[in-house]
Amino acid sequence: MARKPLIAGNWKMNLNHLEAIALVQKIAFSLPAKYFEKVDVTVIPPFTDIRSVQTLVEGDKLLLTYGAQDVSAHESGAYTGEISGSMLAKLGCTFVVVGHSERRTLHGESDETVLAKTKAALGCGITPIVCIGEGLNIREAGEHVAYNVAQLKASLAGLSADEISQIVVAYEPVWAIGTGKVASAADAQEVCKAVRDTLAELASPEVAQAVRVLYGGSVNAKNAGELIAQPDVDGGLVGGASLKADEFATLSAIAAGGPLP
Ligand SMILES: O=C(CO)COP(=O)(O)O
Repeated sequence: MARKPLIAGNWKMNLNHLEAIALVQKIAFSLPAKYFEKVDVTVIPPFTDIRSVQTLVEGDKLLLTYGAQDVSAHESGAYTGEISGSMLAKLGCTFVVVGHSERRTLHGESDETVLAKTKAALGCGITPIVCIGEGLNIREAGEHVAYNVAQLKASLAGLSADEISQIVVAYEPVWAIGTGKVASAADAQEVCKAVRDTLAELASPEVAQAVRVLYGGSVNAKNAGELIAQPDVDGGLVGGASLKADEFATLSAIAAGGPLP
């Protein structure tokens, strides 16, 4: 089955809601409707921007989608500072990132937490983008494939094949995030293939063929073509380059197979 590429722009803690509107308008202006037949494009702004992005996307009938960077594992209640899946669903979020390495590292999120958040997203009809990735020490020890497979299995433990069919996986080697050190296309393919093989084991070969596996870590308009050309790399989770309208639009056009805007 041909998988439609997905380009997801993780803005991290950048841009207020006014800046968000300006950026989304510029991206949408650069990407006419024909591109969206061949690529799904989504922006993942901070929580405080999402309502403004929703109003713009719905009002102008834009074809790009949007999502959130995190979701609570809980449905509602005394969880100060947290945002629930149903709140995000009400805001029209298509995607939510779960288990980003910055949350795993800076907020101590375990695989169990990531699993609980993945379930919370699925329960609200939002597609979780489940992130995995190894640190430099594991890469240097040559244990990256086993490490990522174990992290993926623990982050999806107990999900049904149907649930697994509704997720996106993002492989983001920690040493490549924000460092300008992109994984080689062969490195990205090696782990993304191992992810797909693991999905086949956990769910079924059919589900594994349908689930999109993204690469993330210093993706830009120059390296995106080679990365996405890999058979098991179905798009990118883009950080820094997603904050520049021209570059993000170009990246999306590359994933759509061109022409460049
Ligand atoms: O963490 C990332 C996306 O989630 C990658 O960030 P950069 O593209 O800035 O390396």
